[in-house]
Amino acid sequence: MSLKIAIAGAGGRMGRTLIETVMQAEGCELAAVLEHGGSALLGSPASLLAPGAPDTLKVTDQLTTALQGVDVLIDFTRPEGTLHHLTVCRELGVNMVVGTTGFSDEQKQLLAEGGRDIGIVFAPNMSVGVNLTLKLLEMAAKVLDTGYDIEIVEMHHRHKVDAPSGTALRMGEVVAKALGRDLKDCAVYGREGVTGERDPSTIGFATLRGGDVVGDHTVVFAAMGERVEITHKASSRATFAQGAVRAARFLAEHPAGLYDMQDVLGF
Ligand SMILES: NC(=O)C1=CN([C@@H]2O[C@H](COP(=O)(O)OP(=O)(O)OC[C@H]3O[C@@H](n4cnc5c(N)ncnc54)[C@H](OP(=O)(O)O)[C@@H]3O)[C@@H](O)[C@H]2O)C=CC1
Ligand SMILES: O=C(O)C1=N[C@H](C(=O)O)C[C@H](O)C1
Repeated sequence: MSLKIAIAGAGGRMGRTLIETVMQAEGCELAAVLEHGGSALLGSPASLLAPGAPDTLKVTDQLTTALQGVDVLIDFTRPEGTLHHLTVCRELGVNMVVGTTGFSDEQKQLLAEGGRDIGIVFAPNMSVGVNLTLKLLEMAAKVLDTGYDIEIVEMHHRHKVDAPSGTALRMGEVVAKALGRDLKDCAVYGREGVTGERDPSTIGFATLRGGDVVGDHTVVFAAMGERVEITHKASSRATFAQGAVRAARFLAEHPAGLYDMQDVLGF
């Protein structure tokens, strides 16, 4: 039996890439393509969003109808959209893969509660490379624990609406935890004016936006006399979409709960 997958935010950059990826994925079936109620794409055929997708499948905002019989909803939208989808998925018992970023702590708590009823994979970055990088960062932070200033630099395309990226924040959380710190207490988001000398206990973030950059992240560990830089560069959104489909397959074999990509990849 094929895994029936619905895509939310189907007309977006990730939505279109996900449609292509699901169409090519063995044992997967594109079951629904969703957009919000104000979208100009409502009623359009899926083939308009990605070559090879069926003409018969139309973009819809009718969640309850479209999600009947669906196994998993893959959601790369906006926090408010994801939380609306979560409510319906909990009612219908449809699992979710959530790649959306920019959630507040309260919104993240709602996702965690959703894991009581359905399986949810929630990760700010679904590429294998970034998830490996998170492991490398944990190791680096434990070794470079004294005398190294930590700065996180990320660059994304001009259309990105949240900053710093969800991935940069997760990198900061991983490094802070490895050092026995809480990111909430030590993060510095940008600097301007007479800032004074750098506080060694801080983790700094710098955000660049421009052009069509898919997603670049560098964590710098800078000491007197040397500097270690750990970088990941995504050059195609397919890497995120393939991770999302892997997460969808994972959920089909696991009970309800909140998972992340580290669980999916077995790290
Ligand atoms: N976890 C990961 O691996 C990755 C995560 N992301 C994250 O995924 C999200 C989407 O990125 P991207 O595809 O580039 O963004 P886009 O803006 O291209 O796509 C978002 C889609 O969601 C739709 N949308 C907007 N608001 C709502 C809503 N309230 N309800 C339902 N749908 C809505 C948009 O419609 P409209 O255009 O009409 O507003 C659009 O079709 C971002 O948060 C991004 O950071 C991105 C890449 C990888
Ligand atoms: O908006 C994007 O494009 C991306 N967002 C994610 C993030 O905020 O970390 C992941 C990826 O870097 C692309």
